[in-house]
Amino acid sequence: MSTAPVKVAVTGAAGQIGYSLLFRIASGSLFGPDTPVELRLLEITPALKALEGVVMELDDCAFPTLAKVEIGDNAEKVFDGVNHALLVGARPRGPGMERGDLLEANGGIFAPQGKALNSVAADDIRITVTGNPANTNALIAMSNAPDIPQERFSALTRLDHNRAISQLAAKTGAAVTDITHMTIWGNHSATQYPDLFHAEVGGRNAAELVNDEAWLADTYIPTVAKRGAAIIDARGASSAASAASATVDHARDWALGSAAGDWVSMSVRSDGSYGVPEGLISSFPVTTSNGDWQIVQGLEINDFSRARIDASVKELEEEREAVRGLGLLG
Ligand SMILES: NC(=O)C1=CN([C@@H]2O[C@H](COP(=O)(O)OP(=O)(O)OC[C@H]3O[C@@H](n4cnc5c(N)ncnc54)[C@H](O)[C@@H]3O)[C@@H](O)[C@H]2O)C=CC1
Ligand SMILES: O=C([O-])CC(=O)C(=O)O
Repeated sequence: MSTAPVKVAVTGAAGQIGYSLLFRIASGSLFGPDTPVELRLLEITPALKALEGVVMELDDCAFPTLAKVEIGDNAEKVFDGVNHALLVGARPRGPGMERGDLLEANGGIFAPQGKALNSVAADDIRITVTGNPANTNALIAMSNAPDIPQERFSALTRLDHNRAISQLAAKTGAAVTDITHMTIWGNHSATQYPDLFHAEVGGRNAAELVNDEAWLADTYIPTVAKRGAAIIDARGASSAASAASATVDHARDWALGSAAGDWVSMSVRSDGSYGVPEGLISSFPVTTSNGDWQIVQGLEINDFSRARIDASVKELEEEREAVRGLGLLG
């Protein structure tokens, strides 16, 4: 096995997502079977005992790729020298809530964590925010970390991307592996826009193949965008294993590169592409290689897509104003 372990911080490690995510990372799903990982797990003080139990279970798996585990409730200690930070720790929503309703409860977590990463993380740090509302929490962390390049911050829309692929596969009878060029635009919220005008099924344009704008507008988009709420309704708790799996997909593709000839959806800092105001953390089609991402350029945006992208971006602007009002932007 190669070299020094990659140091991966996970916050909210004793929570639901953590219980799935830690075992995926430790078993090599993130960096492969030849790269050892060191887990740095952050929790609030009352959850540390539960986290000790999770660490006992990690030990009991005897994972060959797990070099070391450290836990704690002090962000500056836990984040010291980390290469990747997966910021999961935040309150989940309950039935009848929108993710934006969590801004006040959760936004306050991400300013101090951004500051701590700014002080002690490794120079090559890459940050993924899963805790909701993920895009605006990433914006808060980024704005409190002035020494970390802004392109190192991201928020998770890969779960939405995977849901969009799965729903399209079900509609067309294709395998998920036949579906490429899927894009989620905008916010990880009910306004997100899964775009079939550039997606392909077995190399054919998905919107043309489906050829049913009413299904697209009234069934497909709401099913994908409201899938989180459907899971809360069915399970009594928000999605956890699928969120952990998407977090692994996102961080793995960022670190190791996205598949040749395809792209993935990631929420990253806008450079103004596709009319999304510069500085917002919004979901785009991106390709990744060597730990960098690039927004795919030159896609034609029709009127149907434009209206939906604009609505989701407007919500991101409103969230930015709300957290500015709460004094959370550095
Ligand atoms: N972006 C996405 O696609 C998804 C995001 N989520 C979000 O992920 C977050 C976590 O979800 P679950 O694991 O189900 O929740 P959970 O409630 O089971 O776990 C959250 C954990 O975070 C911890 N925590 C709270 N404040 C913390 C802090 N300041 N530092 C470190 N840890 C802290 C809590 O003690 C708890 O153990 C929620 O905000 C949820 O809405 C969930 C699914 C998908
Ligand atoms: O819906 C929620 O609150 C949890 C979440 O973000 C998702 O499942 O997409």
